[in-house]
Amino acid sequence: MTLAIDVRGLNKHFGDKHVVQDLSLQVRKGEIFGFLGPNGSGKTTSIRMLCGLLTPDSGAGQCLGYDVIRETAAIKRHVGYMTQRFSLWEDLTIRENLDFIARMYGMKRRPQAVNAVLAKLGLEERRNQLAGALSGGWKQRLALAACMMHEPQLLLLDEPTAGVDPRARREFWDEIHKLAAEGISVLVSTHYMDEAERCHKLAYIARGKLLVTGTIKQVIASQQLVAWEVSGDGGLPALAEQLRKLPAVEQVTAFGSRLHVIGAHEAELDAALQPFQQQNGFQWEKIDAGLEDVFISLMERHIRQQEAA
Ligand SMILES: Nc1ncnc2c1ncn2[C@@H]1O[C@H](COP(=O)(O)OP(=O)(O)OP(=O)(O)O)[C@@H](O)[C@H]1O
Repeated sequence: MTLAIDVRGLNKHFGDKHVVQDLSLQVRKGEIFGFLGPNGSGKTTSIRMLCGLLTPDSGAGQCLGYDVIRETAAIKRHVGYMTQRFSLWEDLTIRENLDFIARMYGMKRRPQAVNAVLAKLGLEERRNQLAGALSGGWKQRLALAACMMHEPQLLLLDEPTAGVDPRARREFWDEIHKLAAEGISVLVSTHYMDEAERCHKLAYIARGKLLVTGTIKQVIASQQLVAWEVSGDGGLPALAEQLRKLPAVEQVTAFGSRLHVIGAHEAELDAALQPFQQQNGFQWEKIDAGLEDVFISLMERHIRQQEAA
């Protein structure tokens, strides 16, 4: 089995709302697969269908070789799911939290399982600290430990680092990479671009529709965006306002004393920008479009297409 997740045409409605539309997704064993998209685009719903907590209205496929419709109990036994708003018992220590979870799941050889996961996630030294007294990063690590006690081969992590500081997020991701190197597959949703860049592959979903999948290079190349960077000491806000009015310009974003100007068609964009490039006081440089530019462009194009339909 080389695919940890292999689903095709999954659909889910809530009432008359088509929340996930024809989702097809393949995640290889040992791969870290990033799942991105705006709020409410259907990421959590997709994850819940993959781990057997929600039944798709239609579609088929397998998770760890088990059928996503008929073998949900087996999927739950082999998948670790970290929910967006995980809960810990704040007045229990790290070790007590893990032991409590092991009891809830009726695990055999509980002390061994708790000790193993404490060691695996570097929590041994802190095992007697109260969960409520931990920083956001350590709480996140404890939540990861909790969903790994039954030694899952696939982790489904729903925004595991939301609200955690950059250093703790980086350490959390070091941990994810270690697990992937051991053969554990990871599907992780995130809104952070630095995290997206740490994935082997990405998928971007908007309004329930998967718009692109692939490696970062493939995703960026797929949109063929053209990007210019403008820098200058003054006048950038006024320039940005003028540039936004140009039909050839899709996005204008300020980064300190620089603007990124993005378009879809190189010749059109270059021609439209030429008069502005004659003005004094600004330096223009062609740059590569980034992942965030691509995602924003994908989402805006999708919304325009839907509104035109
Ligand atoms: N149980 C439910 N009943 C009705 N509507 C729901 C239910 N769960 C989710 N939805 C709706 O489905 C849509 C997709 O929600 P979902 O939580 O899957 O998105 P998401 O991409 O995970 O968002 P976020 O990034 O904010 O977590 C939203 O419009 C949400 O309000």
